Amino acid sequence: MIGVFSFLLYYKVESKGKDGEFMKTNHLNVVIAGGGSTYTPGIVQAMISSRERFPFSSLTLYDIDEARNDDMFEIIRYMLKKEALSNEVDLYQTTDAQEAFTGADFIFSQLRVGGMKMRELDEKIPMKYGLVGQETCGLGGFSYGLRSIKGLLEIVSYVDHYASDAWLLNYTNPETLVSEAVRRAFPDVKMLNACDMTISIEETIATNYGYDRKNWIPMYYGLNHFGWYTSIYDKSVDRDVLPEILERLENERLHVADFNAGDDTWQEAWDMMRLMTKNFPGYLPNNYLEYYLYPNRTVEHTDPNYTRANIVMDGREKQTKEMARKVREQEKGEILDFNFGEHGNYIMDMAASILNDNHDRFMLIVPNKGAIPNLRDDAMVEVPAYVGRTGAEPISLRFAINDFHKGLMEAQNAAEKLLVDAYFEHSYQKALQAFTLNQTVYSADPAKQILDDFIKANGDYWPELN
Ligand SMILES: NC(=O)c1ccc[n+]([C@@H]2O[C@H](COP(=O)([O-])OP(=O)(O)OC[C@H]3O[C@@H](n4cnc5c(N)ncnc54)[C@H](O)[C@@H]3O)[C@@H](O)[C@H]2O)c1
Ligand SMILES: O=P(O)(O)OC[C@H]1O[C@H](O[C@H]2[C@H](O)[C@@H](O)[C@@H](O)O[C@@H]2CO)[C@H](O)[C@@H](O)[C@@H]1O
Ligand SMILES: [Mn+2]
Repeated sequence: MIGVFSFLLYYKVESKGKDGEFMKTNHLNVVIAGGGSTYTPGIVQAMISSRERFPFSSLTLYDIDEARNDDMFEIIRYMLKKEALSNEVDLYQTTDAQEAFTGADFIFSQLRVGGMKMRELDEKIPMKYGLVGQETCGLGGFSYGLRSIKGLLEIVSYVDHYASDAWLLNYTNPETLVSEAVRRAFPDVKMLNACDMTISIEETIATNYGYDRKNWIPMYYGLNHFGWYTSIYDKSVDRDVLPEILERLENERLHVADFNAGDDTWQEAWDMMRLMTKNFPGYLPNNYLEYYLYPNRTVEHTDPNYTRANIVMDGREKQTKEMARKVREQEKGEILDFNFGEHGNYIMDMAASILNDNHDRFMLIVPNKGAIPNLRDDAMVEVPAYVGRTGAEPISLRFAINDFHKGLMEAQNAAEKLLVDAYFEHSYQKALQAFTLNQTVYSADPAKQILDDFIKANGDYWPELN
């Protein structure tokens, strides 16, 4: 009887998808690309809590690093068992793309091409020349970008080949660069590019100042990790609360929310955000703008021998390995040790919004196409978008952005476009132009030295540049 019931349920809930095929809305097959990522447990936790609105019955971890994937497989198997879901969810791990992607309905993508060891070089090489060294911003972000484009395009080609009706939710960084490359190479792929930073900013502000961000309708524009809030309409009081938030930021320190508790890097980021709102009032900036507006301060405050990559390797990465060890050795007591705040929920909210055609609102990275009226149409911008069965419906701002923001964005966007050109055209000259134009760089001299160092450091991770 139960078998017949689930058979009926399975067929009843289908509805038409992209190519006239029926989109499955039950018994979903989910693949996590970059399965060995430290973010996987947080995402699976959110998936488990979302089973009613996102009924998945298989989960495949796909990674090129078998050992990392196997550690994560053990952790996730333990989590499913703890939640009494071992019989409800089939868990797989594989390094074989065909095996992973065939039959997939949703793919969550979180690669870090080159791993933390390469991130460390992204951060340390620019620092040698007195420039910002950061994961996604500045020249470190460009170095990561050229590695990441290659890795992500590979994933998109697998999806295109083995699961062309599946939805790909990507948060592999650096988001603007990888989404620009995908826009060029696979314009029709069913993909959302999203970053959790705006959610984290909102959550941090809301918990500090006593709001519930679920009541908020934020207005925001920019490039990824490079944007500004212009208003935050709060439905519970029916007004824009951004002016009062900005006033509070002037006088009150913003403390890290519990999901970043004890993380001094994030405390410094919030302090820098307050400096930006003081010097450039009227807008709430994305914290990442500190690297472009105050590169000198970043360099002064960063230990060139112990950067964020070292903090993450000694923290989150060790913690994950420790979890895997404890599971394998069947230790008793509390084994799971992670807290990524809204990260996993954000992804699940998006997936559920597609599946159930909710038209919930998210900040997404999309081709501009008039969303920001006075910016080039083919820029990849981050703006609010409604998400449903047919994907993202970005809003149009219906106002022109100011010259300060526009100037910053245009220069950064041109630099990013040039870097993606360099990737596809194998052009050293375009890469050098991109590096020189990057908003954290004051001279073509260090741009060239750093580019040359990065070519050596990245080896085959990068395309050949001639
Ligand atoms: N957009 C956002 O808001 C957001 C938030 C958090 C993390 N991220 C991004 O998520 C990614 C993962 O971060 P992390 O700190 O967990 O990194 P991580 O190094 O812990 O995990 C990444 C995994 O990707 C795997 N991988 C690398 N290249 C691959 C390839 N070509 N194919 C398949 N797997 C591959 C690695 O083996 C590793 O297991 C990064 O790109 C990070 O920047 C984005
Ligand atoms: O330096 P890392 O690897 O710890 O973080 C870099 C990422 O930072 C942002 O993500 C935050 C996220 O916003 C917050 O909710 C919480 O989960 O911490 C994350 C960092 O650990 C950013 O949006 C990502 O793009 C960065 O990769
Ligand atoms: Mn991000």
